Amino acid sequence: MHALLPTTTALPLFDVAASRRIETRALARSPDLMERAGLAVAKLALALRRGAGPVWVACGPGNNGGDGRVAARRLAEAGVPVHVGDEPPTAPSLAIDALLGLGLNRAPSAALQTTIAAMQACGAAILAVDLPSGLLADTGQPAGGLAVQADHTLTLLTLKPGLFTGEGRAHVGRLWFDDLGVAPDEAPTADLLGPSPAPARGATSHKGSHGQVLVVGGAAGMQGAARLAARAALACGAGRVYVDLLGLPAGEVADAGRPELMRGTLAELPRAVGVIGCGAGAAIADRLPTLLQRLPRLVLDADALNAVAASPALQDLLRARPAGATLLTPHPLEAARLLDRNTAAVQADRLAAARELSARLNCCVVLKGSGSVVASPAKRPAICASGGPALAIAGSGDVLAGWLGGLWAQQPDADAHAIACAAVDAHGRAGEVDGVLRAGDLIERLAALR
Ligand SMILES: NC(=O)C1=CN([C@@H]2O[C@H](COP(=O)(O)OP(=O)(O)OC[C@H]3O[C@@H](n4cnc5c(N)ncnc54)[C@H](OP(=O)(O)O)[C@@H]3O)[C@@H](O)[C@H]2O)[C@@H](O)CC1
Ligand SMILES: Nc1ncnc2c1ncn2[C@@H]1O[C@H](COP(=O)(O)OP(=O)(O)O)[C@@H](O)[C@H]1O
Repeated sequence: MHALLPTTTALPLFDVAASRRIETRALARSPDLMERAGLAVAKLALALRRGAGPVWVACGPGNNGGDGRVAARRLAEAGVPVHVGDEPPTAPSLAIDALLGLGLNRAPSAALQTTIAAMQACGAAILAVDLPSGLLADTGQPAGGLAVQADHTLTLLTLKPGLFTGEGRAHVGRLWFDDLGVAPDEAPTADLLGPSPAPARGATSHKGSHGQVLVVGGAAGMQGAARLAARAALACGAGRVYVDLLGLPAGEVADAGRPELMRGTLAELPRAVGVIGCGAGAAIADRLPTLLQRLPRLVLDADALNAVAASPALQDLLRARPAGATLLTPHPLEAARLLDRNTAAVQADRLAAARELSARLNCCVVLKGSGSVVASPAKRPAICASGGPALAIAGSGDVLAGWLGGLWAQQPDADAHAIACAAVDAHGRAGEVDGVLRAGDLIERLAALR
């Protein structure tokens, strides 16, 4: 058993169906899995309980409850006062939520809702067994809107996607993992992203070795977005970074605060990585056909995505591009426009939405938000475990778009999916601070962690 985040490597994720298959095969080999699960819960409970009061174990009707009952027995054997029941004891030293795990299949019943509310109000920290009760393991959504908000979650046997995306991170608290001694014996449903090494910079390399980025965006009044993207591409290590600012006469400087940045256009830079759409406004729609047909590698963000959503012709041009050559970075509302549905429908199953969009448009898709999802046609999707609310600020998406472009410029042989996985994880890690960041500071943190 160990604390899971931050991860030092990529890790496999398994949805409910895969977890059940792994569990069934493991049970045939070693029928004592529930004993191991309950023992792991008891050990963690011993470390987490505060004070001399009883440990409250709330057990549900299935095997999740079974894990809880084994844990209760083990704790009692260790001399700890234990209370098993639906109502709290006086002054509990810890509450163990063993109500519902993988078997959750509908909104928690009224009786379970009452127990969940009592747990939430009992004054002790909550340790959830496998999953916070009420949280759907595949999507990270509370079934029927209600799920335990745990302080700790000990997930068992497999890591599930819903612990990391959607509302998952708001419910799991600190995440612990025990594989119960079982090595997964099938391919994962998705990967949890780990850190990637920064692109190598050879001792004799020069700026021409590290590629070019062309940022197209920045309509009148929105130049900051394009400049943030350009600054991020520069900080990432791209050899040369140019901006085509739609709202600024050609003779004016690209960015008075960053003299390294240059003005440039598609005509002059046919091999650059395009970062298109940051602060671009509606005018980008007219530019997109040429950009989509000419630039070999493209990152589309913000207004470029809105233009694509509104135009079947642009969607056809996207589909016609080679596999691995285009990266889309929608937040949930932009994804909803591209999929012609509402944001809630996207958020209800983020993995499925990202996969569907990538398949429809033949692109790599980064569906942003807590637990960003990276999906590409014919590839296993990935979920980002890094990041947090300090990133919920204007401009952090522009920084991501620029970082993606900067990374891709330096790694011309990498496909969009590999670039997305590396950049999204780095962006999240740089955003892990208490309080809030400003987008400019985020760029500096990305550069420092590079
Ligand atoms: N087997 C082993 O050795 C191992 C097992 N492990 C553990 O088993 C857990 C999975 O156990 P599980 O399959 O029994 O499912 P579980 O989450 O207990 O729920 C099923 C029960 O809940 C009920 N129910 C569902 N939704 C409901 C709702 N909204 N409101 C009310 N009731 C609801 C459902 O009722 P039904 O739909 O049948 O009417 C059924 O009775 C897994 O998460 C892990 O903790 C691991 O430690 C590995 C070793
Ligand atoms: N609570 C959060 N947890 C993790 N990442 C977040 C959170 N809020 C925002 N982010 C990240 O911050 C970025 C915001 O992007 P976006 O919404 O496009 O902002 P903007 O358009 O202002 O630049 C995305 O990469 C998103 O994943």
